Amino acid sequence: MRPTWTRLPDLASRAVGGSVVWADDELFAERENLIAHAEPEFRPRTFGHKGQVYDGWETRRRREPGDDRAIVRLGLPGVIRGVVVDTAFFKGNHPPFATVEATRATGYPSPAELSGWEVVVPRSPLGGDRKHYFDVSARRRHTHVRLTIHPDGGVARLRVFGEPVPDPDLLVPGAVDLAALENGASVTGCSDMFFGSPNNLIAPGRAAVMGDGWETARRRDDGNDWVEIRLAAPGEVRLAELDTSHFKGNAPGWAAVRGSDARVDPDTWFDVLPRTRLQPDTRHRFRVSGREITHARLDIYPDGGMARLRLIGALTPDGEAELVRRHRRLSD
Ligand SMILES: NC(=O)NC(NC(N)=O)C(=O)[O-]
Repeated sequence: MRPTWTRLPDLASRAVGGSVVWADDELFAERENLIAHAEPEFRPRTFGHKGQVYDGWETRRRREPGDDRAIVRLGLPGVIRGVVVDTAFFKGNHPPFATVEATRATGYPSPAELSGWEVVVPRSPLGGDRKHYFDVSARRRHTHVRLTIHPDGGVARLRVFGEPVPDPDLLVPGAVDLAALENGASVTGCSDMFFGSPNNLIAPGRAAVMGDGWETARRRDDGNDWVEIRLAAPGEVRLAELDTSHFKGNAPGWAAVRGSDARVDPDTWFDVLPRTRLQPDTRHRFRVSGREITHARLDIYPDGGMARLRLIGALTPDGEAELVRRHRRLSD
């Protein structure tokens, strides 16, 4: 019988925005497979450059003491109720033991900056080619989990079931995305669109792959890339979302958002979000307290790609009236 907590959402799944942000080794099979939504598959006698292809995370055979580790940032931070370590198809190369730890971080730390790990599944024996169900009795919200395999081997999936606990600071009541294409915003200029159109930045929904985002060529000068957006209508931004999902080796190092009010002076730009460090493959959300703006400019430093930019806020009464007038004028 599967434990009842398997009916809860998988907080780690890629389907809800989880990311395997780090692993000490992934020679045989890529760490990203650990949180794939689909059940693992196997095709026998499929050999790539490094060996048999597995649908999981697989490290090389250790020739020195130590253990292998992977860190997952939960797509939905929350209270963990149970963990599944699935060694599907790993037989003869599964790890004999695993430990799972969890921690809670604020902001967007790099994997090396994470600390305060607590054991949620103590070192436990694993068998090959099977699902292992571990009850977890956590009493607080976690944002990251760390899987340690003792000493090495392959794990097909890590599923982290629990109850999501959102950060209320990131919930903006009654707000709209002032920068969304579907709300009438548009791109008015950009420095470069070599690999991907800036229209993608403000497209509906989440990006499914890297190609769904805006991406510039590698810069070989001292400048930086940027995009300018005319908002759907004048408004005050309360939350800026800068989503680098899928950009792992080519996310910008930093970004800034500036705003201008073309009704007053189109050439005066002020900070909405000052220059801020970014992480790869991360949906960053920052509370900002905005002035009224009609245009926004995203600067990325120095170059790279971004999946989405969302500028969530409130239309001004003027902004609302402008949208109504435009709709009427163009619907008659
Ligand atoms: N036949 C294997 O699976 N061998 C090795 N693994 C891969 N992926 O080839 C190994 O040593 O664990």
